[in-house]
Amino acid sequence: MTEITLNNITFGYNAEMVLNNISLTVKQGEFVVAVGPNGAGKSTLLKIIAGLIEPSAGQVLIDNQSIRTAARQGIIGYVPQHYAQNTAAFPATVEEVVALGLVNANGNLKAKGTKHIIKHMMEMVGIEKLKGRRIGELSGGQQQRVMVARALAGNPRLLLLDEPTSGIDYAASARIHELLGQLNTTLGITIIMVSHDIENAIRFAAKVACINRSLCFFGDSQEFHSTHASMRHLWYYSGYTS
Ligand SMILES: Nc1ncnc2c1ncn2[C@@H]1O[C@H](COP(=O)(O)OP(=O)(O)OP(=O)(O)O)[C@@H](O)[C@H]1O
Repeated sequence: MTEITLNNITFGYNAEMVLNNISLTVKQGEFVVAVGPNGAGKSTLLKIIAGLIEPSAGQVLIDNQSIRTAARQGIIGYVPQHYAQNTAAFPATVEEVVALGLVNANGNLKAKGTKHIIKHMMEMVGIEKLKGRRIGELSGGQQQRVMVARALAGNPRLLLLDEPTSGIDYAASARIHELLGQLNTTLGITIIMVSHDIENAIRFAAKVACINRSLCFFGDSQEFHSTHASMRHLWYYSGYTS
């Protein structure tokens, strides 16, 4: 069971207030997509859920435990924004990058049977044929699959992804979203993903958290799609922020 509760999360970088009093609960096995305009605070919120940033006020609870305890237990897999692109020049093979996901917070290998786990994760995301290739030689979509496999290798119960499809084409984005949908249903992993590709995301994510410094909407993705179309239109086609 992995339930994430945000209680009145507030945060600012120096004087700039970025997140204002955000409260929500993500239940075990839910797939939530966080949407909103540029600079709305989505990445910041994801970093707070991952335990990388301390909120100025409020708390994150994972299964009623503090985020620090959850992070120590290694139950969180986090794929940061632009991570694949940033590591592309790293002279490592796909297999080696996935293996990094088995290194725990203390810098030790997390589990026995590592070769088997790495193979299994590569198969799961469909990159086994690429295992000997340098990460920098792959397409953006292939690199993102490697990053998902790396996060999965740590056997997370909660997967956090920050724009995993940024910079890749619509068809590749659709395939990554589909993969995440499959992982969510087959493994029961709770997923929170920031995405600008709402159309693809809501095909697989049952819930939407719409953030614009505060929480504008949290609920069923189809409801968001039908009732908030005009709001989405404003954001994405005129650069509107409130
Ligand atoms: N490390 C930082 N130091 C200072 N300000 C920051 C930092 N990171 C982000 N910000 C600011 O906080 C605000 C929210 O940024 P954040 O990256 O969380 O938004 P976002 O919703 O993820 O945006 P995008 O969709 O463009 O990625 C922005 O105004 C940004 O400039």
